Order: sequence, then structure tokens, then C-alpha cells
Amino acid sequence: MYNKLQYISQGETAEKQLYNIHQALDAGCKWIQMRFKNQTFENRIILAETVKNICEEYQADFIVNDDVLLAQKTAADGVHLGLTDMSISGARAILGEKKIIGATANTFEDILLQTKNGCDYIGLGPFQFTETKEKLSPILGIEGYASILNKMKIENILTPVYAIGGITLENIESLIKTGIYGIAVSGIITKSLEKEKLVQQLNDKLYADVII
Ligand SMILES: Cc1ncc(COP(=O)(O)OP(=O)(O)O)c(N)n1
Ligand SMILES: Cc1ncsc1CCOP(=O)(O)O
Ligand SMILES: [Mg+2]
Repeated sequence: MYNKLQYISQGETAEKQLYNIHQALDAGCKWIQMRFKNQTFENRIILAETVKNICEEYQADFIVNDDVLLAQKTAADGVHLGLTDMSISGARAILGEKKIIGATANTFEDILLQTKNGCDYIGLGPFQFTETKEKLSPILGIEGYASILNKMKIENILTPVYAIGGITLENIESLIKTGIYGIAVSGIITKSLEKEKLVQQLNDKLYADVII
């Protein structure tokens, strides 16, 4: 099963992206989503090839944001697609069954659609306000997660759900109680001055109830 913590990269330049990704891996993150917006395909592919190699060294999974062809060209472990990106079924046709395809949802109806099309996990959010992304969908809060995850339970939809958007250490216990599987974060890790300690604390909370 997938790691419960996904780090979504940040940085306006390839150098900053690489620095942040390296730091996250050094701190113990085992799953990186490369999110490098407003860049040419060439710039993104140069970065993606380097990040793929680094992730291999750290035995971390590597997926790319938005771009199925970039994922295919770099033999990434997968891709994360939003509601306005390529369809999940279209991506599956290109990437095949073995690659990870994550899908964004903001409502239960989104989850119905994305799971029907065969996504491997759902990124459900935003949980709360965040400066990391522009044009946020409506904020869900704990009540939103509880309601949506309850509907998933009733419909027996077992696809793992990752909470996303402004998540901090303090939110994890209550989010887990709603039934989420993991979290996807950017800001708290990028900004932390004690990344290793933070990643340990996040994992301690995320894996608290897992019986080994
Ligand atoms: C794990 C995860 N969940 C949601 C998103 C958001 O994807 P999207 O809606 O396509 O927005 P952008 O990230 O492309 O701005 C995500 N990236 N990862
Ligand atoms: C990509 C994305 N999609 C919804 S919120 C978000 C940003 C998550 O970053 P942060 O953890 O810094 O709020
Ligand atoms: Mg997107």
C-alpha cells in the first residue's frame, strides 16, 4: 500500500525545487509529487529526470503533477491529476495499470467519478485555507471530510483518501478519525526548520493505529 505521507514540491526555480525535494527526502519523506507550475515542458523534463534519479537513490516514490506525458517520458511512478487535467481513463490508457494515478476531489460526486474511472488514490481538499494553491475549491473542514468519508463507507468505496490543503501536525488525529488514509502536504515541510523531527512526528501520528 502507498506511503501515508506525500510531499508536494515547491519552488519557483528548478534549483529551489531540487533543494526542497532533497531536504524532504533527507527528512524521511518516501513519496514526492513534483509540482512545478508555469514552466516549459523542457524545464519540467530536465527537473523531473533529476528528481526521478534522486528518488531512486532514496527509495522514494516519484510522481508528477498534471502532466501524463511527462510522467510517461521520465518513467515516473505515476501522476496526480486534477478535475480539469487529463481524464483518469485517458491517463490509464497511456501509463498502464502499474503506474500510480492520483485524482483530485472536492465533493463526494467527484469521488464517484474519479473512482469509477479507476484512480488509485484520491486527494480530497482543500481541508483549510492555504497560500500554496491559487483558486481553491470550497474549503471542507473536518465536517466536510466526515460527511464525504461516511458516504464512501456507505457505498463501500475503498480507494485511499489523502487529505490536502493547509494541513498541520495538530489536524492529523481528527482527520484520521474521519477515515482518511494519509495526507499530502507542501508548506509545513518546506517551511519547517526541523524537517526530520516534523516528518517523524507526522509519521508517528499517521501510523499510530497501524498494527505491524
Ligand atoms: C495529492 C494531491 N491532491 C490534490 C492535488 C490538487 O491537484 P489539482 O486540483 O490538479 O491542482 P494542482 O496541484 O494541479 O494545482 C494535488 N496536486 N495533489
Ligand atoms: C496542491 C493543492 N491542492 C489543494 S490544496 C494544495 C496545496 C497543499 O499545500 P499546503 O500543504 O502547503 O497547503
Ligand atoms: Mg492539476
